Amino acid sequence: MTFIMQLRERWASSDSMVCVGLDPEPAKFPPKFAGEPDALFAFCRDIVDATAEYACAFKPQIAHFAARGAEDALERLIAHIHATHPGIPVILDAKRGDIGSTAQHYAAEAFDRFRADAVTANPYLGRDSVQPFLNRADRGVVILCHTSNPGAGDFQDLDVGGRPLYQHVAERVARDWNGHGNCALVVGATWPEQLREVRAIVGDMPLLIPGVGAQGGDVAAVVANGLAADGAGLLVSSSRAILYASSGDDSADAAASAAKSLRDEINRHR
Ligand SMILES: O=c1ccn([C@@H]2O[C@H](COP(=O)(O)O)[C@@H](O)[C@H]2O)c(=O)[nH]1
Repeated sequence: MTFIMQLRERWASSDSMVCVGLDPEPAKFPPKFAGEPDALFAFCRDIVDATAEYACAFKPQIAHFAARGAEDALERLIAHIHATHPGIPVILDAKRGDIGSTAQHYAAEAFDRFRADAVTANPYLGRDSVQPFLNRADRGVVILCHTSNPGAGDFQDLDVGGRPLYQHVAERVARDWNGHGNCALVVGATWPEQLREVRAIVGDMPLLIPGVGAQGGDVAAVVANGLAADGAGLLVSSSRAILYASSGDDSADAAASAAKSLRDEINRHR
């Protein structure tokens, strides 16, 4: 089954468009993980198991593991998700982008080493830099379009031939790069107007929406501007607001409550 098919099934079976972000920061872990040598894996595993019911996808962010030399924990975490929660797709947030000969190794890293169902990619180097990911028809390629950060517009809003650059990205991905039907786009919740423009360009293409929760994006505006015509189409991603909903040893329960609240809030506006 392809990433997009898996995602569509999961949207329906979970009645959720919440993507649980996995950004482990040991300084924020609850006391019970102090001195635990495998804390990164154990913390994330507990969050995954507690929130799976409310998740349409999980999104581990690679830097949070790699910075600590914990790629093996990331590998085991993704294996745990596949084994324990089959049917929930894993999006590796790595924002890869390089010349083709290097990009093919990034594709192998994401899909063969880590066994992610999809990976985030940066379109700045052009199509050949993304091609090794696009070639994997069963896996998803989630391409940065309009990111959530305050400086997103520095380049992404630049006028290029009468339209902002991010709209060219949306158009190019939807019309030219999506031959295998395995593309999705990243649009920040913090930019609702741009989200509306992107949705109008790309039809029902899935959109990964970071920026609710800790970054302050408005859930109602996300749903109003980003929902696809089929009533789905969104992966509303939240990391810190779910992971660190409590700093105590009840953090997994608190994460489940936060994920459930986000799911319910999204669904209220659908
Ligand atoms: O435009 C983007 C693209 C990716 N991200 C990533 O999403 C999460 C957001 O974390 P929160 O704690 O929910 O703010 C993080 O992993 C980013 O690297 C993004 O924020 N914006």
